[in-house]
Formats: sequence, C-alpha cells, structure tokens
Amino acid sequence: MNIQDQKHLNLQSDKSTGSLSNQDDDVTFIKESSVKNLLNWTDCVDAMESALVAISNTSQKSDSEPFSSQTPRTFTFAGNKGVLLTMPGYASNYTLNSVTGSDKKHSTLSCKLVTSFSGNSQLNPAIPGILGTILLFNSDTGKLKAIVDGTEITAWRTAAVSVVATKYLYCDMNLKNLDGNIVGKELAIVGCGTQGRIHALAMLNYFPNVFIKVKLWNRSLNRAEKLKKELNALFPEIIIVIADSSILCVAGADCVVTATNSSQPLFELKDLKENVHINAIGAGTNHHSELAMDIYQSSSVYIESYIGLETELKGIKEYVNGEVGEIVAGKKFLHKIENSKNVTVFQSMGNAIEDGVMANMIYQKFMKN
Ligand SMILES: NC(=O)C1=CN([C@@H]2O[C@H](COP(=O)(O)OP(=O)(O)OC[C@H]3O[C@@H](n4cnc5c(N)ncnc54)[C@H](O)[C@@H]3O)[C@@H](O)[C@H]2O)C=CC1
Ligand SMILES: O=C(O)C1=NCCCC1
Repeated sequence: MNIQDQKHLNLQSDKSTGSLSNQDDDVTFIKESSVKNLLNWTDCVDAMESALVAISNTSQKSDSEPFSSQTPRTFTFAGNKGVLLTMPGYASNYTLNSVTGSDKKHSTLSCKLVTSFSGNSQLNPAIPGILGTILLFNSDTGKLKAIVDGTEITAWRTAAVSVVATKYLYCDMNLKNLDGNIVGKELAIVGCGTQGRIHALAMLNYFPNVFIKVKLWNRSLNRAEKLKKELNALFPEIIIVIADSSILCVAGADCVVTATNSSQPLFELKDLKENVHINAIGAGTNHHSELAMDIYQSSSVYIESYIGLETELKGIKEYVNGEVGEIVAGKKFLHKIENSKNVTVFQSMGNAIEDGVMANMIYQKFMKN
C-alpha cells in the first residue's frame, strides 16, 4: 500500500520490537494534498490571531490565558546549497474559534523541520525552495501523534500572519468615505514566487472590495506574468499591472508585500507614500535586508516574537515597537511616530508557534472528516 494513501500510519505494531503498539498509538500522517483541501483563509487567519496572542505571552499566568514557550530555532547549513531549520514550540490554552468553537482550549507541542534551498526553482521540474514537515506530539505524554506536511502550511501561515498584521497595524484600513463608499486601495507585491503569490491571494480574499489595483514586480518577468494571469482569472474586477522596477511597484501603493531573497534594499522611505503598511517577508543575508534602513528608522515596526528579535533581527532591534500579538491582545496601543510618514512595518520571520497551531488546526479538521 502506498503510505501516502494511508490515513493512519501504524509505525510499528509488533510488541516484540518494543515500539508503538495499539490503536491509540497510531501516528496520523497528513499528506500535502489533504492539507491543501483543509485550508481556507478564515480558519488560517483566525488560528494565526490565536497563535500571535500565545506568542506574546511567554509564561502561564492563569489556567485560561493562552501562552507559549519556545527556544530560538536552529540553522544547520548544507554547505552553501541550503539550510535545515528546526522549530520547536509549545502553545497552550489557545482557541481555534472557527474550527472548534470558542470554548475548546488547545495545547500543542510541535516541531517543524524546514529546509530552504533557493536553487530548487532552477530544477527541471522546479520544486519549492522551502519544504517543511511538522511533528505534532501529545502534549500530556510527549508521544508523537501526527506528521503533517508543512510546505503548504508554511506558505499559508506566513500569509495569514501578514493578514493579521495588516488588520491590526494598517491604520488606514477603515476605508469608508464620508458618503459610506469604500476607497479603493493599491496593493504592491514585490517578488512573485511562492510567498508573493500566496500573499496576493490572502490579501485579496481576506479583504474583499478593499483593493482595486494590484501592482506586481519580480526580478524575472515570467513569474510576474504568471501571477498576473492567475489573478486576472480569479479577480476580474481588479486591475493587475506589472511594474518595471521594485521602486515603481511601491510608488503610490497603500499596502506592500516584499517576498524576495534580496540582500539589497528594494526601495527607500522616499519611494513610499504616507500611511503605507508593509509586510516584509523575505530574507537575504538577514531577515531585514529587503527594506532600506531609513524605513525602519522612521516607521512603527512590529514583529512576531521577541525571541526571534534577539537571534535573527539584531540589526533592527532598536526600531522594533512590539509584537503583533501584543496589539491583538490589547496589551499595547499602536505606536505613532511624530512628524513621520506614518508607515507601519510588519517584519515577518516565521515562528514555531504559528506552525504548531496551524498543524493542529489541520489535524482537528482531518480527524473530523
Ligand atoms: N517570514 C517567513 O515566515 C518566511 C519567509 N520566507 C522567505 O521569503 C522569501 C521568498 O520565499 P519563497 O517565495 O518561498 O521563494 P521563491 O523562490 O518562491 O520566490 C523568491 C522570489 O524572489 C525573487 N528573488 C530572488 N532573489 C532576488 C533578489 N536578489 N532580488 C530580487 N528578487 C529576488 C525571485 O525571482 C522569486 O520570484 C525567501 O527569502 C524566504 O526565505 C519564506 C517562508 C516563510
Ligand atoms: O519560518 C519559516 O518556516 C521559514 N522562515 C525563514 C525561511 C525558511 C522558512
């Protein structure tokens, strides 16, 4: 039997081996196509809102409040070809409102193993540069309970976290005119690979009727053209254009997503209009190389976790105003910088708690089916 087709993967049922033995010990394997079938933006954004709140609470203060614990992720380099990251985390007392209701509290112990090999896009056929697997453990016994494909989850959870950040950090998101009409906004997608594409889909699906125009830029034109075609088919009412440069892409935009491997800034503060919100996703030599330093210096900057800040975002540490989860939970108000262009930046990095919460959300839906 093809292992991919099994719902439950009995790792070993022979007692003589001393390994896993009965029904309760079955390890559930959730393959990529099953994960894809169970993903939707409402559930993902709802789950990521819970995850971000749990991230911002790092100790247990009561029996009911969400909290989490995690260590900095590790990086094992495979020469100069790529890297393997391990991302362990524990999240407790969080809810998955849209999936299991607001009364059910979840606890998740997990570890994502994820590789990043940027050369994968040059293979024939190409495969994703970021490939992940998430291990879910029983959080009472520590026993492995599920292996969930993490490639699609990584893409969706990153975009869903950006949606939450946009919802809470983009001050201009209440877009009604005095006459009650919505003011059409412009979205710029800088980098049209896996992350650029999924961010475009997330933003346009989650904020319907907000964006009337999307500008795309990619280093190689064919990727921008491919995304334009896909978006035209899905959102015929929205104007989709390809920009000639990253600077022209962000000019006049209200909301920007950067999702490249660029080690050099793709634009500066002067290239942006006022009140812009930026979701900076990609990583070059470090995680904040896509935006010029003057943007961080004069914007309200939010991240997922202070843990990542210490280890991976040292270069912008002094400009960070808080975690998105602190704003979501109402622990902090959005920081305003006087006499500035009122730009907000969500500096994304990826976080183990997001992966654990997403994998559990998928697991809950999978087991219901
Ligand atoms: N913040 C987070 O949680 C996550 C961040 N990432 C990061 O996001 C970035 C994009 O990832 P994917 O979309 O999966 O990769 P991808 O390979 O599918 O797309 C990358 C895009 O960036 C463009 N690009 C590459 N080098 C460039 C350069 N020097 N200048 C301008 N454009 C360049 C390519 O043309 C391509 O379209 C990567 O840096 C990755 O590490 C990925 C997953 C999660
Ligand atoms: O959080 C993740 O997953 C990743 N972040 C940075 C790039 C590799 C994947």
